[in-house]
Amino acid sequence: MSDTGFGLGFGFGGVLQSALEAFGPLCVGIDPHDFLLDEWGLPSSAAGVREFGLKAVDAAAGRAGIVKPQVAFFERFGSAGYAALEEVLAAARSAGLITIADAKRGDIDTSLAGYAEAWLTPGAPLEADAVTINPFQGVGSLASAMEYATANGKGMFVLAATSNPEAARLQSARVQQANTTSSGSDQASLAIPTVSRAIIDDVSAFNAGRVGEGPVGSIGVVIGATIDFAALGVDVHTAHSPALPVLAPGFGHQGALGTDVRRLFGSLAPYTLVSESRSLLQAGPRGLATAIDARAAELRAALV
Ligand SMILES: O=c1ccn([C@@H]2O[C@H](COP(=O)(O)O)[C@@H](O)[C@H]2O)c(=O)[nH]1
Repeated sequence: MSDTGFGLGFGFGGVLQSALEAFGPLCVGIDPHDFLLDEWGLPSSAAGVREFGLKAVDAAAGRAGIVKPQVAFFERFGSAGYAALEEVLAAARSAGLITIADAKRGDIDTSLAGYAEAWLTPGAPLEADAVTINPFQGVGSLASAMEYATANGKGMFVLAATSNPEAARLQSARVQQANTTSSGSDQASLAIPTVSRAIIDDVSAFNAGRVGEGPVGSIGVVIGATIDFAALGVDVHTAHSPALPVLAPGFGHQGALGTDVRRLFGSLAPYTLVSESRSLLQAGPRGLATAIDARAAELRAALV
């Protein structure tokens, strides 16, 4: 179970709900790009990403509820980078922050189980509260990992409609099966969902099928704030039960405005995490806490 201090009821969904109530939707990305390490006066090395991550955690603690370390920037330094990431995750969790490891793992179910064990086992070296997951091998391949996550009070965010423009061609494609059945040969009444929509529906169905799930699901989706919602078939009018957590990158550096979160995400907005990395981190080690305070307040105001 999570030791974030946000309460243990209803697993990760419950923890997330408490954090959102306490701090609002800001999720502080910890992305030690080389240009940022340079601006922060740190070396491009495992020691540099470690110090960067720990300073980011210090700045976020008590100001935001959630941090999202980008695993790629630690992984490039091999085992020393992973050791740095372990320290950053542990420091964040001890500071009461919810940790989302942005690792984008995906594989056949038996191998994915290994990733779930690595990131979502209480007491594991890389323990996080949630991990990002790539469903390219089918949402069905995620079933055991989703069960593992929820059994451990953990969460997952499944890529559904990503913020990068190159993704739309694939993610707006239509899947073969219809979400609704037609009577007789009336093909026109078939509602063929997009890939994005099908992933969102499958994740939502998993949450709905879990006995004892609270008002907020423990498995969420990634929906970029920069996407064309209509082209990708992402419905922001219908509410999900339980509520569907959304991790939303694309704010800040990628162009979307946090103040637009309600307009963009509609019914999903109350459980949408506004993820920003570069736009906050460029404030530097001395300015980061102030930047987080300001953005967190701005987002809370936007959701009133
Ligand atoms: O669709 C996606 C999924 C993940 N990301 C990640 O979020 C951050 C965004 O960083 P910014 O500096 O705020 O642009 C980064 O770690 C990405 O890998 C995403 O951008 N889009």
